[in-house]
Amino acid sequence: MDFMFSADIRSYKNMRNDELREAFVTKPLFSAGAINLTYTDVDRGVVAGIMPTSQSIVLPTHKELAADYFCQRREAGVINIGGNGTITVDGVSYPMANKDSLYIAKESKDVEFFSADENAPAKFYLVSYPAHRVTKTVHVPKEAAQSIDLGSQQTSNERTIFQSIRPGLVDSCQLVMGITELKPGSVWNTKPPHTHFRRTEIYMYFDLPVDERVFHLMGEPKEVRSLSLEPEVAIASPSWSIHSGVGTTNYTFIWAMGGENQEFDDMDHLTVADLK
Ligand SMILES: O=C[C@H](O)[C@@H](O)CC(=O)C(=O)O
Ligand SMILES: [Zn+2]
Repeated sequence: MDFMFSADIRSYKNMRNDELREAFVTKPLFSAGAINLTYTDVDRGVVAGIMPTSQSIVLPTHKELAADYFCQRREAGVINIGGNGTITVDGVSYPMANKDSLYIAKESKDVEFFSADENAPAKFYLVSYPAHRVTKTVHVPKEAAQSIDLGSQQTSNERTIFQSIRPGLVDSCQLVMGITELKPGSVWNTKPPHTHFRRTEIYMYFDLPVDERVFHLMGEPKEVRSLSLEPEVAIASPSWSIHSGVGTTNYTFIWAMGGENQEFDDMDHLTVADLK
């Protein structure tokens, strides 16, 4: 497991891009046959890319968690961005098609990831936060997510948000998670931007060619910084930071939030004109 120590609201303003990346951006998440975990001190989130091929992959614990098993005091959300796969949780098997979600409840002991076809492997993206009560593990197929259409072609931000792990669909402790897909020709996410002091958030951009980029915007609205992100890395956003971006093509991303409330619409709204 990698450990990512974030920068604070004062320090980030004086940091170079490579230093900002070290504080907020993970290494590439997916490698064949492996699980790559990163722990961030931003709300104690853990993100992982899990890419089983011919062999399954078990979700391990880690000495820094001081837990008998990963979910002893944690919940996790998983979204598959690859080929068909399966996740088993304490002997129960959940089929995971592309863009299906699985919420894994606190105290789930044995979690194992499988690809249906090693030549078209599943790619499981996982985000976990500490959890304080035991709820139910729930599979949410992409079609069952609550979808919201936002933006327009004229303003290059036409996109659909799929909320799969959210109150009403899944009873989680902190985690709220889903997918945003941009329409061809649209390149702006989270436009207009916002902050939400009650929650932090993690973005992971994917479904864009390897030589295209998303210029992710972070920081206080009055001191915005940009980082050029390649597909399939995750970036943590502290509560004081905007999290928005513009791509050199359209793309898809997974967002996940942890914090002290789960109200998606509890945002401090900004306009593009507020950004400096
Ligand atoms: O707090 C909510 C999150 O930042 C995202 O869901 C926003 C988003 O996907 C978008 O507007 O494109
Ligand atoms: Zn947000």
